Amino acid sequence: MKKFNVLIVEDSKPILALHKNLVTRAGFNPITAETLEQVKLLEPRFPEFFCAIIDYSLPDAPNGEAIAYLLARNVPGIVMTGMIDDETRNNILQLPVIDYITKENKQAYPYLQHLLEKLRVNHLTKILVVGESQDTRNHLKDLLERHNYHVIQARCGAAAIEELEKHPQIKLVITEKEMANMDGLELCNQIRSKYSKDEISIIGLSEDNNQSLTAKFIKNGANDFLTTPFCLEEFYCRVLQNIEYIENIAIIQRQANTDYLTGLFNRRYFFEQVSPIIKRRYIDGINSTLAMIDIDYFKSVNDTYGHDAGDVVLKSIAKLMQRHFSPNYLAARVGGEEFCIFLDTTSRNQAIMLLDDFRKDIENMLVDIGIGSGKNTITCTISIGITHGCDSSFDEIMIKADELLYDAKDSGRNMVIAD
Ligand SMILES: Nc1nc2c(ncn2[C@@H]2O[C@H](COP(=O)(O)OP(=O)(O)OP(=O)(O)O)[C@@H](O)[C@H]2O)c(=O)[nH]1
Repeated sequence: MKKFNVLIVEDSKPILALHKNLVTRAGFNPITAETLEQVKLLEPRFPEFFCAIIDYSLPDAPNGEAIAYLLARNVPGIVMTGMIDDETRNNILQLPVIDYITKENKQAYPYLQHLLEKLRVNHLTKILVVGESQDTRNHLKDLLERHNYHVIQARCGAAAIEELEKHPQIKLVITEKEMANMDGLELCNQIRSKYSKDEISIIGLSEDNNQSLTAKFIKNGANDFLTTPFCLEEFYCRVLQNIEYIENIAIIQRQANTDYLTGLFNRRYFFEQVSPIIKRRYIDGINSTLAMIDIDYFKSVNDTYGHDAGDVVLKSIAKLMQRHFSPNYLAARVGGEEFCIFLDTTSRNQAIMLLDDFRKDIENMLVDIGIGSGKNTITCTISIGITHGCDSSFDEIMIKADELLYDAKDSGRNMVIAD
């Protein structure tokens, strides 16, 4: 991954060391300056900086002068301060800084690292901003773009629904309540008729500080609500929290669907996905193809080289399977040394060709099991049963493929047999 430079402006050596460490851990390359004078010498390199972490008070810039200097030259800044009074804090927040962090807070350094990690990937996160006022939308866009989010705008509810269809990666919708044809509450309802709270978060916005509005928004499907004008820090915290909720759900779902050892889809996911497709193919009379794969004499790999070596073989086969079949076909580990591939409407002959190529590649693959100084690599083979048709239920298809697989085993292994 490309590394970006982060400028650290800090006069305390221990804090500088700490920042360098966490900037590196967040995947950036740290460049340091201890005074405003040194910052000025770096000016020719400013376009290289992803952002700057700026100490509010420096020996030659005691009142935030370094912040203004860098922001004026388009270097986005995260401000680090000691304990500050409300007036200074508000002055900092008036500036277009990414964030400000008080150093005395124990959470400051984990927070800074998390912020940097997020800033690096936020461009992949799409946020939809909905409202009739172009100025308000632009203001929200500006705030969100300071954190590198990819912002999409819609001027009414209907346009918002269209944008959601166009951009399935939108994780958060921020909507004004007051809109003419479809207000924010109705938009929440419409979004929820298509997308669950685990897929898209919604934050409602309104100038109206009537307390019942929060409950109204939430009852209509929003996750959160903010009264405008809002406190900038609260805005960023809520945006982050709502996006992280969606991301965490996606991680949990991915883990629940994935085989821990090989990274392939697991049996449950394969059954959940394929079973309804087979049902549809049965109703529509369209043929589909499913292959069942089993490693030959796998027990002897475990017995001879150990269980860890067996695991390496499983992972190597899975890797090759992903390369051969993803993303067009659904490949899964459905048992200990058993795999399935659903090739849907692929023709029988095409499926036999694809699976036989795969079988040959496995036969020729040298698996490095990393044992001792002598023989490090071993080879293995697989047997495959393929069933093709449209007149069976999912369970019957699985049984058929299994029977064909065992025909391949009985006929000598390392072969493909189709019905
Ligand atoms: N290393 C490892 N072994 C596993 C795992 N899951 C199942 N196995 C092993 O897979 C082997 C399956 O053996 P058998 O069912 O006897 O089949 P086989 O030795 O492959 O023989 P054939 O299928 O008849 O060619 C057993 O030794 C299991 O312990 C796993 O996650 N890791």
